Amino acid sequence: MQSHYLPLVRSQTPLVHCMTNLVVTNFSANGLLALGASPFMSVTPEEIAEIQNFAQALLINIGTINETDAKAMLIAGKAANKAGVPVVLDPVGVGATAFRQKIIKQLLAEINFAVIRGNAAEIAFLAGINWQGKGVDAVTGGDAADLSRLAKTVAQKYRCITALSGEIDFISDGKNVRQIQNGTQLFRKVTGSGCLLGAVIGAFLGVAQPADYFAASIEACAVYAVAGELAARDLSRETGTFAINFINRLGTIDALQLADKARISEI
Ligand SMILES: Nc1ncnc2c1ncn2[C@@H]1O[C@H](COP(=O)(O)OP(=O)(O)OP(=O)(O)O)[C@@H](O)[C@H]1O
Ligand SMILES: Cc1ncsc1CCO
Ligand SMILES: [Mg+2]
Repeated sequence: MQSHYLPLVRSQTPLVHCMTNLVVTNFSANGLLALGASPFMSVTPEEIAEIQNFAQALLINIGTINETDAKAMLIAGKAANKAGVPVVLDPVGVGATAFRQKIIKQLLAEINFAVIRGNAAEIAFLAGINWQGKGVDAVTGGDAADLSRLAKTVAQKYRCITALSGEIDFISDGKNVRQIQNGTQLFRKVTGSGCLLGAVIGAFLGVAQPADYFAASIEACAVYAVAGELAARDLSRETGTFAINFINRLGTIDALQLADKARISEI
């Protein structure tokens, strides 16, 4: 594929305001910095509305959610909508507990999300389908047609782009679906692989026009999965090395590598 948004991320350094979970905050900030974006990690109620005046994107991730953070996320999301800042939702483990379900329902009712990114279990839950999920990790299963339909259903239901990640990523705008057949199994052994992807999608939206959010999301997922594939070369079970290699690859991946490696098709 052609890189269109990756060079813009590197030249414009979009500020991505991440309201994310305690597990992945540092990894996400380092991943954004490596890519060329600018992270701002804050859940502080006193400042989260103000940040929308200068942020290029907002990420809302419910991985370690509590009542206080949920209130702050509602305020930030509404302020972002008002300011025209694109908002990405990562509904981490939404099917796992009643509390998460309550929070997600409120967030989806009061905020317009540009992109919802989740694994198959999370997107299936939002589609209203009972899928195998356990805690915050997806359990694999389902054929490509099923997963593609899930992504499309959620995109239609919430009038947004959906990015369903896994062995194959499915990105939908509610009409079209693209599948990306890149990545590595090692991603599953690094916590926050999905969470950082949500932040990276935010960086790509931050340099795109709203009409191009589908294209920007596809490129974000492709850059991410190809960087992972390159990072995994010559590794089998060295998951710590992979995490470091991956951060390095986010910084060095270029247009040629993307054109050479990305396997993107319509489904
Ligand atoms: N089996 C696999 N083979 C290739 N790539 C994979 C595989 N599983 C996940 N990925 C890639 O890993 C990245 C993260 O997606 P994943 O679905 O693992 O997120 P997640 O389950 O939300 O992770 P987390 O909750 O730990 O942050 C995506 O780029 C995806 O393409
Ligand atoms: C492991 C874990 N637990 C809550 S959030 C999180 C990070 C991956 O989503
Ligand atoms: Mg996740």
